[in-house]
Amino acid sequence: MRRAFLIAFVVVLALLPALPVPEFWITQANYIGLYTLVVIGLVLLTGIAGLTSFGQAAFVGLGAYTAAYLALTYGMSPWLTVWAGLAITAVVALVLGVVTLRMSGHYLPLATIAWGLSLFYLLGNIEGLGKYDGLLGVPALNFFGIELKSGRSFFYLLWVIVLLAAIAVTHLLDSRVGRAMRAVKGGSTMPEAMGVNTFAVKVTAFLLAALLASISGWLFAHFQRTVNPSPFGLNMGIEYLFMAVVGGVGHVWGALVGAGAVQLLKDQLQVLLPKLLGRSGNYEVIVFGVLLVLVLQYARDGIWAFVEARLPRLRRKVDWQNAQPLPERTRPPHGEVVLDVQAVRKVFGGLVAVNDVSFQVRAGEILGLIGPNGAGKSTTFNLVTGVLPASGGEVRLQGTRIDGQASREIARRGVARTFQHVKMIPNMTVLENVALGAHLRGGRGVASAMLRLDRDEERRLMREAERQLARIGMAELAHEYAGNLALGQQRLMEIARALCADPTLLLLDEPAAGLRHKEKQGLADVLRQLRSEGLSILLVEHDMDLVMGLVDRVVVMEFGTKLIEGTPEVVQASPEVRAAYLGTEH
Ligand SMILES: Nc1ncnc2c1ncn2[C@@H]1O[C@H](COP(=O)(O)OP(=O)(O)OP(=O)(O)O)[C@@H](O)[C@H]1O
Repeated sequence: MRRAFLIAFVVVLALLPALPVPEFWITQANYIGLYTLVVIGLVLLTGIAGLTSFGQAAFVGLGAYTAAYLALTYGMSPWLTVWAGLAITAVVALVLGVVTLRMSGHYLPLATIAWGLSLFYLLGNIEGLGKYDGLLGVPALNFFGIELKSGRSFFYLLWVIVLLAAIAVTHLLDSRVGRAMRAVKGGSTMPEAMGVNTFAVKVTAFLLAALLASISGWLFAHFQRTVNPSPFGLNMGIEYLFMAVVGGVGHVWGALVGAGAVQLLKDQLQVLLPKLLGRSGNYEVIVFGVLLVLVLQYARDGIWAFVEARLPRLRRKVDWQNAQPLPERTRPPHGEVVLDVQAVRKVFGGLVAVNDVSFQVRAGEILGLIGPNGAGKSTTFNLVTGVLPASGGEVRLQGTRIDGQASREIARRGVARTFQHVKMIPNMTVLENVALGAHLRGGRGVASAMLRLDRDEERRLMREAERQLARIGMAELAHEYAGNLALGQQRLMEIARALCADPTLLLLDEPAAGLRHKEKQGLADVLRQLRSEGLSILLVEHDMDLVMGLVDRVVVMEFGTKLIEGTPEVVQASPEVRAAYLGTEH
């Protein structure tokens, strides 16, 4: 049905200029195409990677002005100026991205407004670019001898580019890099723990969005045959974002719907409102403002989400049964020290959350880390995994110091983890969430994903994800959306995701919380099995029955310090532990 929709849409598009449709509608369709290209970039940037930009119009301007200036001044062919525009946009986007993408919260959108405005005024004040009058007389595109002078002839080139961009971005989203991009939206801790360089992923999304805008600008210059700063100002930047939100900022096809809906509405309002109000002016902007608030309040996922909910669900085709298994790490010999934590310390202001704690985890061993709430267990976890920098002490993994290293570097060395509060991508399937864990076991990038040259590797990643899901007894939930799972199942999914990294050391933060009795038993069996395969596990858990029946040794923490370390029997018999921990818990 989805395919039928797409084919029908392409057929209608292909026939439109040949039909006796008035020129006005062809022009409208062309504007919709030009806007869609920019909004597809915004879907990637804002909907997928969670980075809001009001400044996309500036990149359209860069593409348009480069094309116009080079054609008018040097008589350069448009087929060369498009590359020049892309190169200039790439340099500007990289500089802006590196400077602004480290900002979080509201600072990033504010920064995009700032450079959106700056570029607008810059374009409007450069003598050589015709100041606010712009550049006139841009030549029409010439495609293998055919002059694309009319709206109808321009239409085909434009829409082929739009469809190719939509397909390429759809492919990208269904890939290793695409999953990393989706993961970045929920904060950097989880993707970094999977080995994702979140900053590089954000810069990539930013760059791709800017390049799409630049192509739109190049087309725009040759369509309008004139450029001036006004279509590239902040107003238009906001309008692009509005189109993305109305269409459905998380969906590639939402870009098309949003651009179409807003352009058609704008056109109607521009006729209707001056008639109603009896005076001329850009009143549609006010209506857009009100609509934006309403959409954000009542239909945050936009029109496409509404359509999507009524379409049959797209189920991933299982094509990986015969894929080659991924290579595995060589495991350290049984009993070798894998993790060596020496006098590690963490101070938050005046609070010593972890006070010179030392312990070791050996290959093929499960070490339990227990203690009352606030004892410092999660902080210790975050020190080992590089989420927090230690205030003192040393952490070594197989002899190499890892304290002070980035989380993803520690992940690369073979440390995988789960989180006390589940961190996942709710609108992605369980299988795809789990495959994110194998990020470092693949290497295909943006270009191969867009061109679908990554399918071999993708099948191997999916096969591994399915294998790890089966291992924890969740194979039948592979195609369910992760957000639909019960909390206990989400925790198990996190374990499968961590296992997908083929770790040497697995850190589990309260994996049994929210699990039913039978699920806990299943979990214990899986952990025993992993131990027998030579994996080392550090387990923070409040369920004493589970801990005592499973682990080889226990470290008990209280008020940030290590109270005692020993076998479950020794720990259970300790009066100190009873007083400090078990006494308060039971
Ligand atoms: N980012 C932070 N800033 C300030 N204080 C913090 C921070 N993170 C943890 N703490 C404090 O450090 C202490 C240890 O917290 P931690 O979360 O490590 O304990 P825990 O043993 O994991 O507890 P729980 O079992 O409740 O998860 C607590 O007093 C907590 O309030």
